[in-house]
Amino acid sequence: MLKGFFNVPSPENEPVKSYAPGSPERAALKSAIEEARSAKIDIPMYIGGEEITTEKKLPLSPPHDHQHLLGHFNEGDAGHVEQAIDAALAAREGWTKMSWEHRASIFLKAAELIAGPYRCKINAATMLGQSKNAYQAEIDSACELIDFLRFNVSYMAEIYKEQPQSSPGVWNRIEQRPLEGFIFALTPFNFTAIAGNLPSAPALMGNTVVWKPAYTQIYAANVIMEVFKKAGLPDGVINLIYVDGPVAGDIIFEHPDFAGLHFTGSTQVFQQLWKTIGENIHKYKAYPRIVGETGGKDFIVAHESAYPQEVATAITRGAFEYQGQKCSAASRAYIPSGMWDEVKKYILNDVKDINMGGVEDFSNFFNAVIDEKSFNKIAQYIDDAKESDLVEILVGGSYDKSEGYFIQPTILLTKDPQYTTMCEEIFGPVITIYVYQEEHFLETLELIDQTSPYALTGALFATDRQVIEMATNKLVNAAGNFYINDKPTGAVVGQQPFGGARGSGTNDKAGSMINLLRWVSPRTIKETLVPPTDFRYPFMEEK
Ligand SMILES: NC(=O)c1ccc[n+]([C@@H]2O[C@H](COP(=O)([O-])OP(=O)(O)OC[C@H]3O[C@@H](n4cnc5c(N)ncnc54)[C@H](O)[C@@H]3O)[C@@H](O)[C@H]2O)c1
Ligand SMILES: N[C@@H](CCC=O)C(=O)O
Repeated sequence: MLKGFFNVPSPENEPVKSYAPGSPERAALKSAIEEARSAKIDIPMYIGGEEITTEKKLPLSPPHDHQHLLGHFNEGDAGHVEQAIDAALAAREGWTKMSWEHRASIFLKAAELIAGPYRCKINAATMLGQSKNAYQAEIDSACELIDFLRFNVSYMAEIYKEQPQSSPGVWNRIEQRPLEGFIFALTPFNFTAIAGNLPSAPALMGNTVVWKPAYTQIYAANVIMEVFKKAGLPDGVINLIYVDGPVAGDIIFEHPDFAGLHFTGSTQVFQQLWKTIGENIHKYKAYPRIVGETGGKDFIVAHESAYPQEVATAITRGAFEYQGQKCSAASRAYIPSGMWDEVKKYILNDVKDINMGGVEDFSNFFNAVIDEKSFNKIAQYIDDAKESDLVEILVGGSYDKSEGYFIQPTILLTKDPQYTTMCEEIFGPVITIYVYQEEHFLETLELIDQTSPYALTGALFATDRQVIEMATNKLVNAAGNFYINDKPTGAVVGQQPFGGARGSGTNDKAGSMINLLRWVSPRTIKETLVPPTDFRYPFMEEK
């Protein structure tokens, strides 16, 4: 039991290591990659205290080298979903009773383990399993995950500190209860940090969790679980299962103790899940919390007062880092006619210097897309563009899946601002550019606002302050994360709380107090110190 008002360590963003030639971290990472490539691991599910293996062993391979076997994971079935729910419910009582500082300590320790002894292992797993280069893995699986863990502990303490006023003779208190039931964390392939945050944020607030990652992220998810266990997370608090999404959903969304969904993934899947939850609403003990961060059609708009080279660099980085597979990736750009020739010169120059290949070769900026399904979908958008009179392929446009799922960084130029690739999320290295007449800047802002159902990220490039003010106001609902003279990707925990609105999600800002508040149900306690003993009001006269 708590015997003091404890202050938690003040969080700071984890410094990004450079992995520059000759650095010790580069040598350590290279040897972790080598070790992981040859280990051939057999990855179990984790339910309660058990490591579960099954007859169904599915292969894991690097997307950039799909013939190489990293190992297998053990796929589960409906029975494992039931077991994971039972384990989460069984662990609930012990976990909710544990004092918050001990919960905090476990996740602070997890952060330290990732910052130190597990850094290379989790980065190597992310690089190989999700085809991220060393820098992209470092900012994700090391730094962002560490930041989520440390900052969330500090936000939790702030939430607990927030207490109501008390009038004389009364003591009012607010107690932040975990939700009554279990949480379902459903995580995407593209960020190891998100995979770690979605189960750990509700767990930190005292909940127990069933966690199902994307199959294409299991290789690094296994390292996250290893870290949580090593940090002392009690059995059953987070249960990690590898089950087909709909199989898990069919059981979880029917369960009376289902208390919340923490989802990141595509808009289409989220809407389907919300609908199912809505249809089952009468079956639950309480209204489940639904938190979902989903797709984007993120924009860059340049005003004629912007610097062309800054715009070009934002396009190259924003569209092509991690092969455009960030929900925040720039995938449509609006460039004023007077600036286009110069911007074009710079981006063509940039793209020709982008090396593509495996993550093991540190000269590659660009690696493979996640899997064959994604490869085929992106290739189809490119093929359609090749057939269309409305689009010109400015650069890229070729692809090859013989060794890995490689798609060249591709820039499309369209004369139709409503062309498909200006509106739909592609989730790959394809950006479409529309050149507008520079006197039509205002109309272009309206176009940007109305072109897609999403509102995740967007970037404005301008130097004219009045224009910056006007455009920031005009685009108020077009993006949950709005950047001025910066690319629309790379939000940092504690600095740019992340999430979008409209079709892009519930905007509960991952890695913020707003998000953590969704995983508690406050109870107000009023204690009267000396209760009244007479029901009559003081103004009443005796009869
Ligand atoms: N807004 C954000 O913060 C953010 C961050 C990262 C990714 N994303 C989005 O995620 C998407 C890419 O990730 P993805 O391809 O892994 O997403 P996805 O929607 O295909 O999958 C997300 C998770 O849902 C599961 N799933 C899929 N169908 C399901 C079903 N019918 N029932 C239950 N579970 C199901 C998947 O197995 C996975 O674990 C993109 O749309 C991207 O924009 C958004
Ligand atoms: N938070 C990340 C995006 C996460 C989605 O994929 C960024 O800001 O680039």
